[in-house]
Amino acid sequence: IPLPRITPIASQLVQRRAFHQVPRESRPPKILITGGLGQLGIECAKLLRTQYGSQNVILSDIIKPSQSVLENGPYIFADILDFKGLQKIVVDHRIDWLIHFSALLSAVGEQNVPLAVRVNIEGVHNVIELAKQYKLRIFVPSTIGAFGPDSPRNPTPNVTIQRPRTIYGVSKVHAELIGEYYYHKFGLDFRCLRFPGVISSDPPGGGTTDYAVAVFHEALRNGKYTCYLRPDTRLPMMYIEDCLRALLEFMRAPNEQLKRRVYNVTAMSFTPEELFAQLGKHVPNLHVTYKPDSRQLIADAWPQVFDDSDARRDWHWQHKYDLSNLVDFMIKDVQDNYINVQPEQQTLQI
Ligand SMILES: NC(=O)C1=CN([C@@H]2O[C@H](COP(=O)(O)OP(=O)(O)OC[C@H]3O[C@@H](n4cnc5c(N)ncnc54)[C@H](O)[C@@H]3O)[C@@H](O)[C@H]2O)C=CC1
Ligand SMILES: CC(=O)[C@H](N)C(=O)O
Repeated sequence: IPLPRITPIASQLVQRRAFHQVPRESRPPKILITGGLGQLGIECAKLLRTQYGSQNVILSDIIKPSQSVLENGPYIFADILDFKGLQKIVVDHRIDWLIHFSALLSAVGEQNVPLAVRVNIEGVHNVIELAKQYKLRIFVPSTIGAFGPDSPRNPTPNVTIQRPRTIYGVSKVHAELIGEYYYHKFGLDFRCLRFPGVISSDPPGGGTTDYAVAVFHEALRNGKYTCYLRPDTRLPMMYIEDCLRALLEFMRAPNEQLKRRVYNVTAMSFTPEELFAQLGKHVPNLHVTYKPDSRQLIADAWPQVFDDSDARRDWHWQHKYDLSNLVDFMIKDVQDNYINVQPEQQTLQI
């Protein structure tokens, strides 16, 4: 007696079609980036396009792109909550890799918990299921925010207690676990890096580590900054170039090299006063005041020093930027991209 056909028809069709396709290994991957107009997405697309060709990397988001984004390569509208819409994009563009950046970050997540649940949890359900159906390699970033007050903070190992107290953290632990589950259950090629605060000249999306970007803009424009964290709040951080290189190297790492699906990565740890002291060498009259707000409570429960030795051992992760060259590069980035440009291009608001 034949077994009941439990595979959904759509998935059978997908598999049949895949039979006639050129093997993925013989062509560059086609990559979809969701939430691509945030702090990480645009720079990520630029890096991946240098590696795989402009037309092979599609940026997507629900917001209107700038002219320079449109000139850089393909951009499409994609709402992470619209499963069928995502399905159509994956099919029409023959996507192989999905880089899932859509999220509400830690501070804005606390301002709108129901929306954070939808975007960060339902959104992950959609992309994970899609990746399973169409056999995509999927990258979902996690964060230092996936740890909480019960976790060891200095250092925070790869595997330890995770009891975050923000909806952002809870949603990221959920993403890690469901991704690992799909890997074990269905063989999904799920990959996840826990990033520290990422520092670039582009506007951050409303997180707890945003001060480390905002201070460069305020210092270089006005020579002063009011910091919402206490001066001694130590957090792990990373320059964007290191962050995106980690992502690319991890995505390219052969499966056999990976001992786990979720890795801590980091580059440095510093406090606001250490960052401002380094920045003060370039902006001698920098005037800083401190006015801690609700983000202090979030930071107080996060790792201070991140242990990424597993990533360094398994796929040879190495950072390039420390505090001193981070500051040098950030000053140049902010000046080139925001200060020394036409007024209509100066859109940063933090
Ligand atoms: N920036 C950082 O310091 C860190 C970021 N990450 C993770 O990296 C990823 C990207 O972070 P960022 O670029 O900084 O975030 P961001 O907040 O700058 O960008 C997120 C993007 O998601 C989009 N989005 C929101 N709702 C959506 C929806 N319904 N459908 C499609 N897109 C939607 C937004 O329009 C926005 O462009 C996030 O998952 C974040 O958790 C992890 C650790 C550190
Ligand atoms: C570290 C992060 O995940 C992000 N920058 C945030 O502060 O929410």
